Amino acid sequence: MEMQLPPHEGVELSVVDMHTGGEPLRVILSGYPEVKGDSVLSKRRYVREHLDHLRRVLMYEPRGHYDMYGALIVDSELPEADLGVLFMHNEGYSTMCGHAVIALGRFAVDYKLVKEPQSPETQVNIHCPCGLVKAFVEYSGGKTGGVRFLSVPAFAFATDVTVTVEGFGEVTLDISYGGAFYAFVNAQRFGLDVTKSRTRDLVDAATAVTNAVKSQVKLHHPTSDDLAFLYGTILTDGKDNYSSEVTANICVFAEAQVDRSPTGSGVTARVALQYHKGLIQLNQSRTFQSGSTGSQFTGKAVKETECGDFKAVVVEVAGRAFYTGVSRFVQEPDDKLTHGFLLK
Ligand SMILES: O=C(O)[C@H]1NCC[C@@H]1O
Repeated sequence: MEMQLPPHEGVELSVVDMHTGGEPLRVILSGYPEVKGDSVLSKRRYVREHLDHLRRVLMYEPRGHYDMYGALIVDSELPEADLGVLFMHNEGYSTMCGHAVIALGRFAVDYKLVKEPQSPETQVNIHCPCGLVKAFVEYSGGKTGGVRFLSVPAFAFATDVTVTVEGFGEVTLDISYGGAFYAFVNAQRFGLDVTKSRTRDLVDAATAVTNAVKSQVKLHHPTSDDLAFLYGTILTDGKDNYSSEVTANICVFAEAQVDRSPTGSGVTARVALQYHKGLIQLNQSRTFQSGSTGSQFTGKAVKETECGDFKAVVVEVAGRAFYTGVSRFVQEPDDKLTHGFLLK
């Protein structure tokens, strides 16, 4: 039987669904009106102010779920960019997303957003709100595979910061930037284990930390105020000294949303932090494992650089994304739940 859309009014929103290490990525193919703005960052402001109802339609139930993640491809103002992208989640729009870059690298080659793919790797320049991220997509025999990307400059923002966390008292943590700011704490501080504890307990502890940092620490970013906010908290297994052993973490971001992947921007920020503390050297690759699914990315610092007054590093993160399907979404005018809802 031919796939036909049910009767509906208004626009159809079509998407390609992917996942990277278990973390969903809903890539929007069509249905969005023009996103206005003369830069990717101003387009991010525009969708937040004018098109947020579409984020809720695509991310929330009944079409999505609490932990859904999306990408809207937009034009970039940078001549070297192959595409610009806005990221969306359960609370709004992030500035960087590594798992999405890994998926979008494949998508860009498969959907011909770049001309003439090269073997063994095709470079795809993706302009994220945090800046230009260079992705390198394995390509052979007409098929795309794993993706590695080079981050925007990543830096340790503050180490050994003590905040008062509701329910836990004083907690000492680090804050690092990998295209987005994260607080890092060893899960042991809360009597938890990132791979074994109940997800709900990890989420509660991480969320309490996020709330504490947001209210007690002022962040700033050298290039834009739009980037100066805490995106989430990453609980780790504390294995930050270089070793060939796998190290696990779990990222709780946006509105208590749980990353199923090891978190590309989080790995970037964590590697920058480890480098800043002298725990790893350039080109020492480590394997980072998601506490939620066990999926893995590799990460290494490849070059020293600066970001304003911060000493920074360029970090390379690698992983693999997969397609899960395509959907065409519609809205019926008499459906009271059509605009989306979330269960907390
Ligand atoms: O991989 C990442 O960087 C993202 N995954 C969800 C939260 C982060 O944006």
